Amino acid sequence: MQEVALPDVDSILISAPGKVILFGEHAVVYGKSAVAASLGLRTYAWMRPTGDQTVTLRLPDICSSAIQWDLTALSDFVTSHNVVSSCEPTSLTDNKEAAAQPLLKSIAMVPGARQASLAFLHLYTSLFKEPQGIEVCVRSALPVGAGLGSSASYSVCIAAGLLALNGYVKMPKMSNTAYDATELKLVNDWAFVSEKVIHGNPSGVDNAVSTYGGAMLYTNGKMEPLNGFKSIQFILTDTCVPKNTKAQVENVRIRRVQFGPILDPLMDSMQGISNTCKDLFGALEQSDITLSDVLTGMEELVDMNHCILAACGVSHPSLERIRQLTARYGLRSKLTGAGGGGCALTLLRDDTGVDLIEKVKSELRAESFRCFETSVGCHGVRWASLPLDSKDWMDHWKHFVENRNVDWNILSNI
Ligand SMILES: Nc1ncnc2c1ncn2[C@@H]1O[C@H](COP(=O)(O)OP(=O)(O)O)[C@@H](O)[C@H]1O
Ligand SMILES: C[C@@](O)(CCOP(=O)(O)O)CC(=O)O
Ligand SMILES: [Mg+2]
Repeated sequence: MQEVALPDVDSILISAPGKVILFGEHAVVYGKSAVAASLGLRTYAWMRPTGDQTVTLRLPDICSSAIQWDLTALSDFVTSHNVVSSCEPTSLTDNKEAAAQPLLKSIAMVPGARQASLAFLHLYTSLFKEPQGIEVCVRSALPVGAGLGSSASYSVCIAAGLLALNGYVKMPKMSNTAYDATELKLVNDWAFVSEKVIHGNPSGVDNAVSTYGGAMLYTNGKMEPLNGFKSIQFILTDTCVPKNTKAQVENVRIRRVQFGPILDPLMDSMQGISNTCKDLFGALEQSDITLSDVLTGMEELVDMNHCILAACGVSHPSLERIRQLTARYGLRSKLTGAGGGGCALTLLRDDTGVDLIEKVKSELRAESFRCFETSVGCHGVRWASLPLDSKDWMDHWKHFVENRNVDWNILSNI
């Protein structure tokens, strides 16, 4: 096999944020607008060329043993499927997916691992000119499959790392994290390709937020910054009921086929909600209204958006329970992300006291829900090569992989 030199790097660390959708999930799949922002909770990936004959993928969040392929099997796969390596984003075809089945046998029974490794394999075989031995480990501070965009942040991490390993995007050192617009677009486009493998028919909002960070109104690939978002505070609560975005998106598709004249106006209504939200933020920026006015408007939008999503068939008794429980304290909640389980967001008012917030959270926890403390509007994807003498970094990384929620300042810089 012809040897192709990889960039002279020891290893690369990549990170990408999760997201919260305030309004417009599912409708955004049909070209309507969604209001979304990045979260302080991130996914991290570490990659290194090994020079040996194996590709090793470690996904400790979802799979306890490492997934491994030898280069001969990967070369046969690449050759038999005429895969031409290029940085031009290309979707996984049905033929290539079928041909990949033997490579996925060992993890077929692990929920989520099949899609995650298929997405990785597709990007790896598309971007590497010749299969090369590499080792990859992905670990997330986000709950996986809970509506906070873990699949998008996973996709952004593997896209950025594999592009960087192949020299398609520059590899900054830790201290310099400036990426140009072309590089970010390439990462976002490949992350979308990966999201398609995981979700089937994603809108692109999650990978866009994870790539670019901040808060935005997202419509069919168009991103408009929404500065007002950062002044909104909420509680994020995981019902801990597992959900699968692909299945929820498919359920809405089927319902839309069955009840088009009913579902289409619901999608239009969600567009109206996102438009109204944008107008409220706009008026706030012009100082035409106060934050309190914005929140009064938002409370109604949260309620209406949730009920429309419920009519689309993507609520769950546990999400309704969170709405009920928080309503007792005058707070409004809605599902966020794909629904059917996963997370709810509860809007807080500017005058909601700390004591009340703590009381609500402790009631939620008493019902075995999990509440997250995090910030919104954080930076998007970052990648950088680690110093060659990276023993310290490796120690930190291993610690993070083992302890997941460890508060590690060095990691938070990337
Ligand atoms: N940290 C991770 N490691 C491996 N795979 C991941 C990770 N995070 C997400 N995924 C992939 O994404 C899937 C969850 O995606 P999805 O159903 O869209 O939920 P979410 O709301 O978290 O994006 C997982 O089953 C897995 O295939
Ligand atoms: C339901 C949807 O609007 C968001 C899904 O987000 P998540 O995978 O549940 O985090 C789908 C999409 O926009 O691709
Ligand atoms: Mg997802």
